[in-house]
Amino acid sequence: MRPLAVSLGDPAGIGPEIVAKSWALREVHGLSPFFAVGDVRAIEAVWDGPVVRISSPEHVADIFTDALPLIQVEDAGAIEPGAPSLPGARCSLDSLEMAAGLARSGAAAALVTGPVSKAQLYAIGFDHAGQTEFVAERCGVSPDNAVMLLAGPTLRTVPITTHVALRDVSDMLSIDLIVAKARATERGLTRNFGIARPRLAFAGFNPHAGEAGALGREEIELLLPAIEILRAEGIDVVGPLAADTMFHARARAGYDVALCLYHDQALIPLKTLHFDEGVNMTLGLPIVRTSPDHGTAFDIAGQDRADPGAMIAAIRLARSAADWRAQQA
Ligand SMILES: NC(=O)C1=CN([C@@H]2O[C@H](COP(=O)(O)OP(=O)(O)OC[C@H]3O[C@@H](n4cnc5c(N)ncnc54)[C@H](O)[C@@H]3O)[C@@H](O)[C@H]2O)C=CC1
Ligand SMILES: NCC(=O)COP(=O)(O)O
Repeated sequence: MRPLAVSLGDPAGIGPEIVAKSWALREVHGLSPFFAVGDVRAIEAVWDGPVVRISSPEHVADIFTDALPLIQVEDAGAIEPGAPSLPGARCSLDSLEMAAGLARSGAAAALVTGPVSKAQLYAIGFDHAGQTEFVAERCGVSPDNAVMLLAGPTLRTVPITTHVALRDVSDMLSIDLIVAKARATERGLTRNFGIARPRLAFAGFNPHAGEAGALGREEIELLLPAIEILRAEGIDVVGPLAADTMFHARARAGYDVALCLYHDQALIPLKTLHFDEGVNMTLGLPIVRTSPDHGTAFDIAGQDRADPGAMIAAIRLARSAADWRAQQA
């Protein structure tokens, strides 16, 4: 079985700690073999368990039972948990690049990414909105066809726009973008979760889904035409639904994924319900990519307080998605 590649994320964040804790809990959670990609010193700063440096994913099988295998990425500079630095940001980007390359080449079965700091990455010239768009570009997929999916035990959501200022969202939305994201979402749920005919539900953009145009026209001018196109293709889609009443338990039972128009509309319900087990997955890629839903948590780094639940969920989902894909191949 090919192992999963797990980038450590920012060396000053909680990524190294939650990757190490995931390895320590590998038997409890039945985790299949994985290896870390990053600077070993970031793990040593927060954990005293066994780490073995490897030069290739081929060596993971021999080591995983007894130690956390790691491919070293040099030059994170001085590492102090909780104190991000520009060399650390470069190391997080190099780790992401290497882990993504190993997944793309097939040497790793999937890519799991540790949390990075967008502010730090932007400061070193990173010109993608986030890891989602970076990995999509490396895979030759346009950002419009790569979908950020947030997944928890009782809810999946998609933000159609991701890391953009709220005031720019309405101008960025178009029928083409909404249709492209919905198509990729539908295909992605089948390919990665084995859902034969996914049920999609669109959130409205405005209060009360626009109140028939009295409170905004995005529903009438963008969402309804997009829904018509999607239905004509045979996709099971409802909406636009009033966003304030579509996330309670009874409403959630009516769909497999909520398509939301902007970041917080999708991430607030997901993180409220499933912060410690939420996974961020990129749909529409030739490779499987997952990540914990949370960020670098610099405020608690190095204090042994980080909960590895979302990283464990990301590792488990990466494996199950890779398995679904293999079954469908
Ligand atoms: N997957 C990724 O790469 C993500 C990266 N980020 C980045 O993370 C940085 C910090 O973002 P914030 O908004 O502060 O969110 P955050 O998720 O890092 O932290 C929010 C709060 O939750 C706590 N927290 C987060 N994860 C935790 C865990 N596993 N166990 C216990 N407590 C935890 C933190 O201590 C903090 O109080 C930003 O630069 C952002 O770009 C944010 C989300 C996802
Ligand atoms: N809020 C989600 C997030 O920040 C993760 O984004 P990405 O870096 O995985 O694109």
